[in-house]
Amino acid sequence: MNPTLSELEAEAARGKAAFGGDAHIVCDNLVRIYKTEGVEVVALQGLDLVIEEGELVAVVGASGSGKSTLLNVLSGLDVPTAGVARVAGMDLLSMTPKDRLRYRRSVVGFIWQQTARNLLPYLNARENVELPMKLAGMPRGDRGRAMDLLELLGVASCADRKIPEMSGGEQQRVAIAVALANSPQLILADEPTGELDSETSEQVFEALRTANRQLGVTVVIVTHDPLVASQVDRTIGIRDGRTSSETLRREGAEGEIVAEEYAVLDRVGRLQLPRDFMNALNMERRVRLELEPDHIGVWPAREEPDDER
Ligand SMILES: Nc1ncnc2c1ncn2[C@@H]1O[C@H](COP(=O)(O)OP(=O)(O)OP(=O)(O)O)[C@@H](O)[C@H]1O
Repeated sequence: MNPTLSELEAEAARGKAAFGGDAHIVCDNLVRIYKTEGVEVVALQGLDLVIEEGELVAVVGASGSGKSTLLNVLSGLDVPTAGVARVAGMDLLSMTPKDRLRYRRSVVGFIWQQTARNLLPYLNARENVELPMKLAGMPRGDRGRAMDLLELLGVASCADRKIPEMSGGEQQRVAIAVALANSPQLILADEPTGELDSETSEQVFEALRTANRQLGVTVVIVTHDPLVASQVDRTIGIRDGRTSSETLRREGAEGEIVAEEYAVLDRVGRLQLPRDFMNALNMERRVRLELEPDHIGVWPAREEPDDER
């Protein structure tokens, strides 16, 4: 017997509730359309993403693929056009302005690429870290955490220095301490090492790893930096506003690091073939699929000259 409409609706609702479950970050069919002067740009086109609590994840992708848009949504700065975006059980689409403010002050911490955007130059490092605590109404006596954080991240010696008196790498590590000030559950970093040389980048990245390991905070880093991408457990590739690939790293039997790249399969069975694979075999518009016992074969379509006429 065919299912009734209400049975189909109930089934669809069950499927929706199941996606991502109670993961720390869940994006389900996320869409963000920008409208400027009558022109629409679809920056996120049905992006699915699940990140568990305590993960350290890198997000990579070509310029314009939607990485910053995703980070802006997750930080509560921007509201998506449609879909689901949930962090720590909070719904980022339906939040009230008051909840959004609370979310931005105490659930999520943000680190920008431009060091100047993260810190106030006329305050010293300790005062910079204390500022978000003050804004959140924390009593002065409880602000000792500022020094603890600077110590944890290896920049205690900068505590009394004003921002221009520090190196770029030190500034970014202080910025991580500022982002951690109110004990957020999630840290988002947009190209945090974009302006730094590789040695300094390594120190900043190590500081993010320390925050992740010692404080258990979930960390999402948007980056072009291959150094960062090679040191996290999971790298998520974004293409044309969708998650397209994932690289998982694990330790092999001999202690070596094994990286395996996967294409992301969405719930309706769509996946994005890597562009270079498609180019290598001249694949466009359609491909032929064949189901084998343990894999699916993908072939370029046969030449059918009459077909296009
Ligand atoms: N405020 C905006 N108004 C209009 N279009 C925008 C806006 N912000 C982003 N876009 C467009 O959305 C798309 C995704 O941009 P986004 O900045 O998220 O990409 P990205 O992957 O972070 O790129 P990059 O690595 O260069 O920072 C681009 O086509 C961009 O031009």
